[in-house]
Amino acid sequence: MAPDRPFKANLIRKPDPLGSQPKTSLGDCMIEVSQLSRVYGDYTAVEACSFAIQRGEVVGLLGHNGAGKTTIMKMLTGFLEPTSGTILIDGLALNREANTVQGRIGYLPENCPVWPEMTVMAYLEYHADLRGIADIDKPRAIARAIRRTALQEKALAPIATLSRGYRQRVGVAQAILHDPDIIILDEPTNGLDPTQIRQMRDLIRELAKEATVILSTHILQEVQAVCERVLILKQGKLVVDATLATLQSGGRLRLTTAKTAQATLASQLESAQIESLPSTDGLYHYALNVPAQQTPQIAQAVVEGGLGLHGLHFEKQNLESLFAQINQQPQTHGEVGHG
Ligand SMILES: Nc1ncnc2c1ncn2[C@@H]1O[C@H](COP(=O)(O)OP(=O)(O)OP(=O)(O)O)[C@@H](O)[C@H]1O
Repeated sequence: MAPDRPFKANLIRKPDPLGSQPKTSLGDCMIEVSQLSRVYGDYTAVEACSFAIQRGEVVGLLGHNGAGKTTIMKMLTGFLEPTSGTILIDGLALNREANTVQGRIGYLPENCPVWPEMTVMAYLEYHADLRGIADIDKPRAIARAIRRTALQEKALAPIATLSRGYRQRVGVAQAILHDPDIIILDEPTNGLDPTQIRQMRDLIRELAKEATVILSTHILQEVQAVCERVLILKQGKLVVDATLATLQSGGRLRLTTAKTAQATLASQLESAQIESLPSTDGLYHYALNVPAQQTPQIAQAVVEGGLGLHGLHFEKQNLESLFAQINQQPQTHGEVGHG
């Protein structure tokens, strides 16, 4: 079994602290993970996971406790060696170019250690040293991290006096000191109250404007609030890799009309595609099993038939029930649902 790497050793690196790498547009691959596995003793925590994340994406790693999220994040950040599989960051192999690659990643570990006796400023100065940020660049790097995490008022406060929400922000500030291209956040809202959660989500959205972001959570709403795409892990295996839009669509087309549309619909569709729903408001309601491309055709037929079009939309899938369903299903080896 490959050993965990020491925490500090992996933070010392990087000649170019203020990140001169240009942030480019969506569409090129930032992280490519292939057949990634990690075994602890005889327990397989992560098994043959493969996925690719594009530059600028905001991706949620979702799974119940123990699903393997932290293990994957530690491997992505180079803190833990995979048992097998490969990780490419912007085309560079993490195992061969660890220092270069780690210099482009910012990491908020779960329960980020923040030393209570230090002030926020002293803590960030310490991390700037660990990151190898040159003295001349340090004030600018620290000021920027403090500004981005809205910690200005607390910069000189001892960490011991901060709320959990502020401490998490200090953890994020240390993660972005070197202006990384990739920000990896392990359970960033864990233990925060609703206001603090809202503030952390706003902060993540801000960070996502300039970096590729991966966050882990066991709470579906977290993913819905900030992510475009979700990777769902179950017992160490990747069972879903899809955009939220794709997951939420896939419902039926709901049609509401003033007059009965039965005959018009029958002329366009098979009877098995049409379900007439009960009405409580004097209107006619239908659920149609049709692909999205057929929507204009249905709309046109209803309008031309003078049926009074009151509504036409796709039912949204309930992600909560989908997530619950995924976690109940017996697992099929190696199966990934793609969106
Ligand atoms: N160092 C370790 N030694 C042995 N087993 C471990 C170790 N680290 C994690 N595990 C086990 O591997 C599995 C995956 O753990 P991991 O922390 O990656 O899950 P997770 O999805 O992040 O869970 P949580 O949300 O609870 O943090 C768990 O069963 C955990 O007990």
